Amino acid sequence: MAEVLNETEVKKMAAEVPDWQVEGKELKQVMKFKDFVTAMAFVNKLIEPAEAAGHHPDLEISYNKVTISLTSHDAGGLTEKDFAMAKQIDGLK
Ligand SMILES: C[C@H](O)[C@H](O)[C@H]1CNC2=NC(N)=NC(=O)C2=N1
Repeated sequence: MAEVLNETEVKKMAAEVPDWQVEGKELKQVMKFKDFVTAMAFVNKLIEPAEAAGHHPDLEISYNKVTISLTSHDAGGLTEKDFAMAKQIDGLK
């Protein structure tokens, strides 16, 4: 299991993913799309990297708005896995 990062480590890693906000034990990004179909197409792109990493984002879909939350449930907080997944998700845009 990956280790939970301390506050200093979280700040340092968060600077590398400026589109994401640290909210408590989560890394969050709200993405807006043209419509529901485009939003869902993006959500579907998350399947492969999430399965490959064995690390899955929590998703909230509201029409054209997708809220992506990353946390390491098993570790109980943010780990390097969350930041790695955030970078991968940014690469899918
Ligand atoms: C066994 C399997 O690797 C675990 O249940 C994984 C699956 N995906 C996961 N995803 C996330 N975000 N956090 C986890 O702790 C987690 N655990």
